[in-house]
Amino acid sequence: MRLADLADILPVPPGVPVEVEVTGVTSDSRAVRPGMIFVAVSGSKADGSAYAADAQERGAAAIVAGNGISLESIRVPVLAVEDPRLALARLASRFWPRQPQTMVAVTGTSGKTSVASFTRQIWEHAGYAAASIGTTGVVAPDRNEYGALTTPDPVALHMLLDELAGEGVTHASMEASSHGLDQRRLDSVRLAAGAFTNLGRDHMDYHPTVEDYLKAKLRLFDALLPKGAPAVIFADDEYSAPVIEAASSAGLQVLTVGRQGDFLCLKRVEHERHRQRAEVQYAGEIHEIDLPLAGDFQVSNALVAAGLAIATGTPARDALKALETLKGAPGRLDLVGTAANGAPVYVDYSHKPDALENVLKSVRPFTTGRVIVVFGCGGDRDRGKRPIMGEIATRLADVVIVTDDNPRSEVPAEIRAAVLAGAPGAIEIGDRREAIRTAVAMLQSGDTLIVAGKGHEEGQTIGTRTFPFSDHEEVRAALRERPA
Ligand SMILES: CC(=O)N[C@H]1[C@@H](OP(=O)(O)OP(=O)(O)OC[C@H]2O[C@@H](n3ccc(=O)[nH]c3=O)[C@H](O)[C@@H]2O)O[C@H](CO)[C@@H](O)[C@@H]1O[C@H](C)C(=O)N[C@@H](C)C(=O)N[C@H](CCC(=O)O)C(=O)O
Ligand SMILES: Nc1ncnc2c1ncn2[C@@H]1O[C@H](COP(=O)(O)OP(=O)(O)OP(=O)(O)O)[C@@H](O)[C@H]1O
Ligand SMILES: N[C@H](CCC[C@H](N)C(=O)O)C(=O)O
Ligand SMILES: [Mg+2]
Repeated sequence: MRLADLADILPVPPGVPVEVEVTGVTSDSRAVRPGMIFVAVSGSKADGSAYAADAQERGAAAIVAGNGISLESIRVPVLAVEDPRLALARLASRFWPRQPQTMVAVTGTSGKTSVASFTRQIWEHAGYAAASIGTTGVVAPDRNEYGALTTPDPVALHMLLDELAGEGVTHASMEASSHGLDQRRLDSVRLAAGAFTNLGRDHMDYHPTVEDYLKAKLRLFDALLPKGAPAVIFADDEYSAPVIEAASSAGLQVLTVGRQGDFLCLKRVEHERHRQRAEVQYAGEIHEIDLPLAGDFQVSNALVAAGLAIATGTPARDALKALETLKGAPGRLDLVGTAANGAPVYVDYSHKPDALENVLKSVRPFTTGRVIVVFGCGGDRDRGKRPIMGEIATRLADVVIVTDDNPRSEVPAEIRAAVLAGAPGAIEIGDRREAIRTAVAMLQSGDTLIVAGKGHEEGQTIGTRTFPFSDHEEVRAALRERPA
């Protein structure tokens, strides 16, 4: 590709040789290979323009930077753009141009991973070659891989989409995290539909206010989806109104789901411990659904996923039937085992207030004894949520064990102290393995144990090192060690 072929993205100033060959694009100077374009973005830790000289040294053919940034020592062409992150996304989609034909993105505070997984499963059930991309990685017919970010950065994302399309994947569901939306990671993805699950407190370390957080989420609807595209919105959430408003103003086709939904209306639901029986109305017809998942909130996620599949062409009957075969995403109210006295132990990924509240409330009706919860909060993340989660656990569980999550660079005891400030009666056991063993050992008949916060994760990050650690394995080991 020549620089001239990218003139619609990169305004080439007079004097710059437009015939120059370019071989790829990156925003990380350390990844520059000869002939690549380096895009200098301003990040949370550094300003990419500080690495322009490094990129040049490694053979960059051109540097893209924000308007007004002066790069005096640079000899290769410097191309100024208004929004370098947008340019990065657009360039990535040019170098890796193939994308599955039908792509959808789901945003919201909780339920994204579950909805992305369910949508893929519905498509698979209907016979499509489908993929899902998100917190638990990439799942596709030929792969099941771990990924570092929920919404990959544009270069990684477009490389992946190009490969998936090459592997014959026609349908892909993605999670749109607020970071991803804010950082333009999805701006060149050709989305056919979008969805919203709910909004609560999250990532307050990154977004200055809840309004900024909502604004980032709304970008999916007011900036990314093409006019006329379906927007599937969970209507029972208190924040659905601004999302519906943004979607309507952007000329999208608003499809609401839930008890207050018009597209898929939840008429009746009966919650059982390990399944949910629902009656859902679609186009005037009632469908009985036996959803084989624990957790009342999974009904909402299943409806959003079915809405996305139907809106993108899966026959409604097939989509709704497929709900009866769904498997939960790993680590989402995942039943790992049961003590000999019948007490169940779940691993769950609730690491934010609303999720913890939901999961504790959803097991209460099936618990004749005590609800026991083991959890902590991650370091280098929103500090404000710590006492809030402590308070929620104290209010909704009978036994609260506060332990470590991923302390990262913070002092673990200080994180626990912040959680304990909201949970004065809690037991403190820093070592997560020991906390899980203690909780499993206390299980009496009728109790339910939730090990919350790390879900599918397979490591624990302490300082800069990540040690192998799996809540699933620890629970299984603790159950084995329990005296019969
Ligand atoms: C806060 C945040 O979102 N950071 C992400 C972001 O980094 P950044 O733009 O802030 O980068 P920075 O470190 O300030 O550096 C600025 C620029 O200088 C460049 N640089 C830096 C050093 C160097 O030697 N050369 C060089 O060119 C960097 O590549 C970067 O382009 O872009 C990077 C590349 O895409 C990401 O790896 C990085 O994710 C960090 C590791 C991260 O932890 N992100 C989390 C918070 C995140 O994005 N989470 C969401 C939500 C999760 C969920 O709720 O499910 C997600 O989508 O995963
Ligand atoms: N619809 C929902 N409403 C409320 N809580 C939910 C909902 N769906 C899932 N949860 C809770 O949130 C946790 C994470 O679910 P999931 O991974 O599907 O969401 P997510 O939006 O992808 O979260 P993350 O941003 O952490 O990746 C679950 O383990 C459960 O505790
Ligand atoms: N994607 C989220 C996951 C948090 C999971 C929790 N276990 C923690 O480490 O805080 C983040 O990186 O903020
Ligand atoms: Mg997720």
